[in-house]
Parts: sequence; structure tokens; C-alpha cells
Amino acid sequence: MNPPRPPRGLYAITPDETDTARLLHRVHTVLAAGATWLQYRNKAADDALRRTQAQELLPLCRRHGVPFIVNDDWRLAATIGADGAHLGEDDGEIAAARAALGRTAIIGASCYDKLELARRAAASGASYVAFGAFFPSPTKPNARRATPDLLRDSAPLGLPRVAIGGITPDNARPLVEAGADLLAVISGVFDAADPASAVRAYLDCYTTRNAHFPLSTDPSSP
Ligand SMILES: Cc1ncc(COP(=O)(O)OP(=O)(O)O)c(N)n1
Ligand SMILES: Cc1ncsc1CCOP(=O)(O)O
Ligand SMILES: [Mg+2]
Repeated sequence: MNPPRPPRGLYAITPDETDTARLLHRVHTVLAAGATWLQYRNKAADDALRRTQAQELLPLCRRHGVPFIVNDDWRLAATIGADGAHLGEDDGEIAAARAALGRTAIIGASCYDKLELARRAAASGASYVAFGAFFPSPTKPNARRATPDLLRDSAPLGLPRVAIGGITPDNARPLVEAGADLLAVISGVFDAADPASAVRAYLDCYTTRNAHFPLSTDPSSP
């Protein structure tokens, strides 16, 4: 039997929104438009607010059938019963998160610009590997920069590959073609004039065949 296909689509990540009602409203719009996964990330909130917001976002994600992943804090993810946690280099051990969250939890690992980090994350039990920033990121201007080769070269690991950093519907296609299963996006979705349309534009990168060719020169069209 073939292994299950990895998820493909938009991995929406929340902005630093401290107004919880507004956060829920903004996220609802994005989930209703078809976002594939949601990560709760809020660098502007204290522990209490992050717990409140995560606890309120979880049932919203459940209603939309969208996996809910907590950034940075696997203990919070375990406490509220989230679907997983995303860990960067300063966010603790993957093995500890796996032990606490269980075999089926989604545990993501930031691998920045290094294939070796992805190999180690896979060996430690990560569920997916994330590379980036691929483009200048308005959210994290000093993020290390990665190249699409990393997406191609990490295919043999057999884990879903996530691309992050400055991704817009206009620059995403080369990343998808290089093997990005999920496009992780904050500003391109949440700062868009029309976030629902932005979600659909990212998803189109996975469904529109050869959309990067102008129709008249598409070599595969009949
Ligand atoms: C999907 C995804 N990829 C990378 C990151 C970045 O994680 P990290 O390096 O820990 O940086 P912060 O997000 O904590 O600023 C992510 N959150 N999600
Ligand atoms: C958390 C993170 N890690 C690398 S870039 C980035 C921010 C992504 O946000 P944006 O999609 O607005 O560039
Ligand atoms: Mg982190």
C-alpha cells in the first residue's frame, strides 16, 4: 500500500493580535475560505492571553476540520489538547514534545536553511520539516534566508515539507514546484485587503495546472 499523501495547501499562521474577539473573527474568515492547517503564534501576548486564545481557537478549528498547532510551547499544546506544536531551535526537544503529545500529534520543526537540521528533526520524530525564510518577511525581517533547493533535497526524508517567509500568491509557485507541501503564511493572508481571496489564491497554486505558463504557450495544452 502507498503511504498516505501529505497534506497540501495553506498553513495559515496567526498574526500578533491581542484582541481575542478580533483574532477569532479573522481566523474564522481564513478557515471558512479553506485554509488547510492553522498555527497559533502570538509574540505580543503574555502566557495567560496565549492560553485563552489557544483555548478559544481550538474549537473553531475543530468546527472547520482544520488541525490546530501551537507555536513554541508544546506544554500549552498538551494542556489544551491541540493537534500539535511547532518547535524552533529555542523551543525545546522534539522527543519531549512527542512523548507528551503522543504518537499521532503533529510536531513541526524549523530547519531554517539547513538540510542537516531536517535530517535530525526527522530522526527525532518530527511530523514535518519547515524551511525559510524564502523571501524577505514583513513579520520577521531578520529571518535566515533559504533556497528552494532545500525543498527538493529534503524529499527523501519522506516528511511533509513546509515553506515559510514572505510568501505571497505571486511568488509561491516555484516553492510548490520545488516540493513545498504546505505554504506557511502570516502577512500574505492576515494583512491582505481580502484575506479570504488571498487564501484561495494560495490554494490555487496547488490546483491550477501549469498556471505559470501563459495559456497560448503552455507546451502541454492540446
Ligand atoms: C511552519 C513554521 N515554520 C517556521 C516557524 C518559525 O519557528 P521559530 O524559528 O521558532 O520562530 P518563531 O515562529 O518562534 O518566531 C514557524 N513558527 N512555523
Ligand atoms: C515565523 C517565521 N519564520 C521565518 S519567516 C517567519 C514569518 C512568516 O511570516 P510572513 O508570512 O508574514 O513572512
Ligand atoms: Mg519558535
